[in-house]
Amino acid sequence: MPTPLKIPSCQQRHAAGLMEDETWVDLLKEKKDGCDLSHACRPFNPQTYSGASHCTTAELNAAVLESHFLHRVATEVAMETGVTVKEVKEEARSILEEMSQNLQLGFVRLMGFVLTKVLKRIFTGVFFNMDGLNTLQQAVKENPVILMPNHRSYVDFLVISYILFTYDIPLPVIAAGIPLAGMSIVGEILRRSGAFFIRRSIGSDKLYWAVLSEYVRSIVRGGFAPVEFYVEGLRSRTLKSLTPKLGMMQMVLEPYFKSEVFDITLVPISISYDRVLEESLLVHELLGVPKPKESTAGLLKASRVLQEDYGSMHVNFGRPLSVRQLCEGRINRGHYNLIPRCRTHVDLVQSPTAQEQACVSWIAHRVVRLQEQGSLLGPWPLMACLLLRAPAAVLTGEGLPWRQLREETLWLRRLALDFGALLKFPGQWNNVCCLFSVSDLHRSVVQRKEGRIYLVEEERDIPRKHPLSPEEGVLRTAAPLLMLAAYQNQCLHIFVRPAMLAVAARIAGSTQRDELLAAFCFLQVVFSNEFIFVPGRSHQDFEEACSLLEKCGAVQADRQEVTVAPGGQEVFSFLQELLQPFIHSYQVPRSPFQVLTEKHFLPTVRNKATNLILSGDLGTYEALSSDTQKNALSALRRLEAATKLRNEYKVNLAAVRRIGDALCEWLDRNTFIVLKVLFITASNGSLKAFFFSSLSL
Ligand SMILES: CCCCCCCCCCCCCCCC(=O)SCCNC(=O)CCNC(=O)[C@H](O)C(C)(C)COP(=O)(O)OP(=O)(O)OC[C@H]1O[C@@H](n2cnc3c(N)ncnc32)[C@H](O)[C@@H]1OP(=O)(O)O
Ligand SMILES: O=C(CO)COP(=O)(O)O
Repeated sequence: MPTPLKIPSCQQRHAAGLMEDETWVDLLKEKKDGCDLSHACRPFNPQTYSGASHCTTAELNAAVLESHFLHRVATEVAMETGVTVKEVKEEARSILEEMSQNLQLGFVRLMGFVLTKVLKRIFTGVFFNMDGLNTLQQAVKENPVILMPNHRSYVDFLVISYILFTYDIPLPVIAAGIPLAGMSIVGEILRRSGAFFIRRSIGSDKLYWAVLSEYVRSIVRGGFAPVEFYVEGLRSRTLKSLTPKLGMMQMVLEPYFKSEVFDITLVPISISYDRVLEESLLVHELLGVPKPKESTAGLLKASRVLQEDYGSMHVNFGRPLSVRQLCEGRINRGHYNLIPRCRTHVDLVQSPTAQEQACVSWIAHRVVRLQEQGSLLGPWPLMACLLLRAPAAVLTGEGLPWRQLREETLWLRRLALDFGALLKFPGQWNNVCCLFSVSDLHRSVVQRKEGRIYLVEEERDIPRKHPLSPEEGVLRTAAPLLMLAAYQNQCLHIFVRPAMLAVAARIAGSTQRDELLAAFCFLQVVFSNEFIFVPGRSHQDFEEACSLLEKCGAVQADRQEVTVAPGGQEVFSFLQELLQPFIHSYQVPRSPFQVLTEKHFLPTVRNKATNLILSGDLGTYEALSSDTQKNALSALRRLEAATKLRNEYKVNLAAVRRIGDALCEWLDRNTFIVLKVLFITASNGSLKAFFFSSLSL
């Protein structure tokens, strides 16, 4: 058996829903010298859900197509579109063919064989928590189980199935984006390894929603296999958790809402990487380079990633959550219970109630938050935080002294521990060799020379015919900086609540609790796409921030006031600086946009941000990131200051005034804060463009 590895502090384990005596097992340890083929051919005898009846792929598909629900929807669609029900049902059949999984053990073994070789090559260790896995093993016998991992890499779903296969746990069927199905041969292998394929933007396609939701509900109801889906909807390019998508979440919970199952178990899974395989590609996407189309040829070309070292990865199976318990007091299932319990009625087409929608959103956010809390952090995310505090010019020019970085990392480690981070630092980590090995692992981002650490600039050694334009120069610096920012983001969830309190203190210019709370809540609204806040928990988040800051001695708090403690300013400044790039990025160019169409939004803002960086008016490269720009736009729409009309964004003047008035209260009280609301009148006099607010600290 692989040797278990103990991880630190039980207090942190509780925060992440980890169990007592958590042990980490290295999946690769035995396989390093073992036979890959014998692992792939191992006997596989999982114990399945006790209530499940065996069902083949064909039987499952037939049940979906013959369901009363689909018949009702097909009839409605036929009436709405003027075609026959038979034709609509034919379309439903082809949707299902495109979608459905066809899990076969032979293909899983084939994948297992290849995967063992790949994992051994690129990772020094693939760790998982054995206790979490044992609990999962038990849970799959008792209720339908939904696996909900965070999503940072294509490796995520491969490793989860690999672990379950290795430990005799039923293999999941996995919601996958449809482009993967289009990869020749590979798409079919994935389908036969458990992937079912869903279109990316379903929009208002009623028939598609009906087929997909009936398909997913049938699997959950029948408990044929655990369902795995990525609630964030895609790999996070910023390595920060993404706002959950609610479509699949709604579908997997519905059988419980409709009392078709007694309970459903949700298992949050946190996957953390020392180094992410796709780090460079994902950052370039943030900078506007189109994502390469998923193709088998592309996959083969990308095989050069196998030459690199990616350190280790950790898969943390979180504590299973009972949907029944989560929904207690939130969902009234009474109105379904009033309907006679025969198939015909249970299947009636009913939109989710407002109560259900709120509950779905709450559960989805809660799971993502638990994923964050279960993530393991090594020294590198903390080092990235500290490196990013230095201006880009310092990092590319004179560099930072090693000694300083080491001391500051020690300081930040203590703070992160106080804030409940799950840290995994190598034994002798502050030994200089250990720090060197961390930076060597990230040589695509930093390099060290003569006691200093520098940012790597892209394509430094590539001979060029023409000198770089200033704009190209900005992008060249931006790529490694955004990578560094992404690694910093891995630990941001630890600091974000205290950091928001530190910023709120600055905005409110007061030590009164109620004023701080108001400013804190305002910041939560503005940044609710950047960071995960569970709906309805603002007050608890605020209290949590106060108590964490109290714990590390940065503030003194009583019922009325929260004041910075003597000696707390260092922590406060660090936390304020942590949020500064986000605050600066939510800043708009002053020159007027003539038209703000959806298509032009990202390139226009990116160009403007590039110019601001060049002129020295903007110090943060994160403003170039398309994710940040989209989040800022969402914030404006949420604040009802910008609305989308077809493919154009329009300003709501009344909302702008309202927000402006509200912001002015703070403005008057604190001269350090400048809140600008810029809205631009197009030449025809109608308000056409856009506004942004910026907080300059
Ligand atoms: C031994 C080794 C083994 C190895 C073995 C390897 C195994 C290898 C397997 C490979 C496996 C790959 C795995 C890849 C992993 C991914 O590919 S991750 C990407 C795919 N997965 C996901 O995206 C899951 C999460 N996404 C969702 O849940 C999304 O909601 C959906 C379902 C995809 C839909 O997305 P969307 O169209 O963007 O919709 P969304 O924004 O959620 O909602 C749009 C609107 O529809 C409305 N709506 C929601 N639900 C409904 C409904 N039921 N009816 C009507 N309208 C609805 C919404 O209210 C919303 O309305 P508005 O608010 O816009 O007015
Ligand atoms: O999530 C996916 C498969 O893992 C595909 O989506 P992205 O490539 O956009 O991350």
